[in-house]
Amino acid sequence: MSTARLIDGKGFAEGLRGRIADKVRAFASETGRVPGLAVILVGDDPASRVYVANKGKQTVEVGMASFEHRLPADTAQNDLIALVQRLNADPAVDGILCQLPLPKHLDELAVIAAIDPDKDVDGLHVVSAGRLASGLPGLVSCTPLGCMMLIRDVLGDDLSGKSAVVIGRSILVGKPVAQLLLAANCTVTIAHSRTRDLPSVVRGADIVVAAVGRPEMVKADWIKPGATVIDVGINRVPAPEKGEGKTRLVGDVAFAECSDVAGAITPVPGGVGPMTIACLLYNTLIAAHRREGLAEPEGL
Ligand SMILES: Nc1nc(=O)c2c([nH]1)NC[C@@H]1CN(c3ccc(C(=O)N[C@@H](CCC(=O)O)C(=O)O)cc3)C=[N+]21
Repeated sequence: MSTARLIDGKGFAEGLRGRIADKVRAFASETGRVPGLAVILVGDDPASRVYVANKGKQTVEVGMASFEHRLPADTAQNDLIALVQRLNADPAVDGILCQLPLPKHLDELAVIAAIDPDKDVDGLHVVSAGRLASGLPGLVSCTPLGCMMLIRDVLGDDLSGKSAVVIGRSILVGKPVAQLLLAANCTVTIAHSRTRDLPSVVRGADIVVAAVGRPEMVKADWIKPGATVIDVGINRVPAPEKGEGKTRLVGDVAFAECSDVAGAITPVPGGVGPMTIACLLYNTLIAAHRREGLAEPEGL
């Protein structure tokens, strides 16, 4: 029987967007402008198109300005960098996001490196990573930020002394979420594909963050009873029970069985995913306040 609290990321993200909308109104009356988010999409991958359209819609819903730049799949590196530089210089733009992955002929690292770190709302620039590791104010990637908000919603603000295991060491999620847990005074273990006896490592954790991209890898007997389980994985797998050629989304955690052991757990979909876009808006709001020299909004 499922005993875990279901962590409603979708609902939390909706609430967060409502609070952001209030802060956007206050920002507008203070500065006479609204925060602006520029999103660059190169090529026409259908999944990326849907995702970028969704971001644009939510940006406008919270009262921010959305600037979408769609470039053809054969865009030259120079032209893409030139666009980033124009957005860096544009005073109406507080945040810049270049949708990844880029077409193969483009150099992702060079494009990210061209973004002004103070507008790096994806938190992917090496300066953003360095600021996070050094404990300096900066912008933190959206998915890790969303994970922390959900963890604090379950466990409260004081995570001091908790044991946290992060499975995965990517630049996008694993490393930054580990940094944030460390900054919150957790004892952090970063596990990965070479970790020996992963189940027993995970069994020690009060907080588990799974970000490996392997469908339903984390099993019930890995989970310490009562642990908080955050599933970052979004894996599309075949779902023959829904019909020929159909698919469904699953996380990196075997959700049904782990729900019998965990204290709280995020579903997929409806968990961390919706938090990612809400945190993109959160970062844009923060970046706008810093750029205007205003105190950062509190109570979000
Ligand atoms: N520069 C850049 N920054 C990103 O943050 C970035 C990116 N590129 N490229 C693609 C990935 C993917 N990503 C997702 C965000 C939200 C959901 C999300 O909201 N998912 C829903 C379900 C979506 C569905 O049903 O397909 C959920 O989990 O409930 C998914 C995926 C951000 N990404």
